[in-house]
Amino acid sequence: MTEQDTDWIGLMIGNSRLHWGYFRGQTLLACLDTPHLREPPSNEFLQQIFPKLLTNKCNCELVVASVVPSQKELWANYDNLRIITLKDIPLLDLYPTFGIDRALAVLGAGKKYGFPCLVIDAGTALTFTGVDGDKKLVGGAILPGLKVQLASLRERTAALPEVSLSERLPQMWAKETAEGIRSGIIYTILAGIEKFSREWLNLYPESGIILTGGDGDLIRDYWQEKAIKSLLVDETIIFQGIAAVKGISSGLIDKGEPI
Ligand SMILES: Nc1ncnc2c1ncn2[C@@H]1O[C@H](COP(=O)(O)OP(=O)(O)O)[C@@H](O)[C@H]1O
Ligand SMILES: CC(C)(COP(=O)(O)O)[C@@H](O)C(=O)NCCC(=O)O
Ligand SMILES: [K+]
Repeated sequence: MTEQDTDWIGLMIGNSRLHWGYFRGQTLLACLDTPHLREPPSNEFLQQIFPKLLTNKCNCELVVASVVPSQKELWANYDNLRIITLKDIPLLDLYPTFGIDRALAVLGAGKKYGFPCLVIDAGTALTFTGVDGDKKLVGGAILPGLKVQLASLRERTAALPEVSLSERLPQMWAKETAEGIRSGIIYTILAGIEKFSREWLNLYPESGIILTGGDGDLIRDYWQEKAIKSLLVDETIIFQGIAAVKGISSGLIDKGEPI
């Protein structure tokens, strides 16, 4: 069996969830999200994640990237493990504490849509990550994600309740507490996305802007309701990034070659 048709699993450990991708060679066959683990996984665990694809008990390679050290450590005894670190990422000017999820997402987005590239990841945190046409990190920004913003108001105030988000845009000028919270959080996030996108396009007019992360679809729907130019949502860019790193290490992709 060649590298091109070997099955393997990519795992991105985020702060809220585990993001799984099942690959054959460089092709992503399936992806899904699960909660964090509470204990080290059993031998059958991976089969339970991909029961249709992983039919026999095989120790297929697990390629892991993580921004949560305690969750990564639970995999220490898996015998066919590869950990991706910033050293594996073929992008320039990364700083030492840069999040590996941001690096992989922008690598994957650039591989799929071209560089320069701006990624907006609406996950636990909401991040902006921009890379130029020479694959140099231009920089980015980090703010609390939708759920974290909602939770922090409830946790740090006496009177504000737990609020869930509706599928439709809230009233901007709310006359009710829950709607006021929804309005404040959603409209400032949309304004932030608009501002960062505009600034980015001033620098790189031809760049793609890719939205990803657990709240990506929701934000795209709000965005469309405001009738602003469409935002491209892609939940698979993180896996395109993992596949690029794996392809380089197995010689399928040359590190100097355009990815
Ligand atoms: N089933 C779910 N479980 C947890 N979060 C979810 C779920 N579906 C959507 N979300 C949203 O996803 C966001 C987290 O995004 P995600 O990309 O999973 O985070 P991370 O990559 O940081 O683990 C939360 O703000 C939450 O609103
Ligand atoms: C910013 C993040 C917390 C985002 O994590 P996520 O919301 O995707 O779970 C993560 O990328 C991280 O820990 N970054 C390190 C700091 C940095 O990127 O500058
Ligand atoms: K993420």
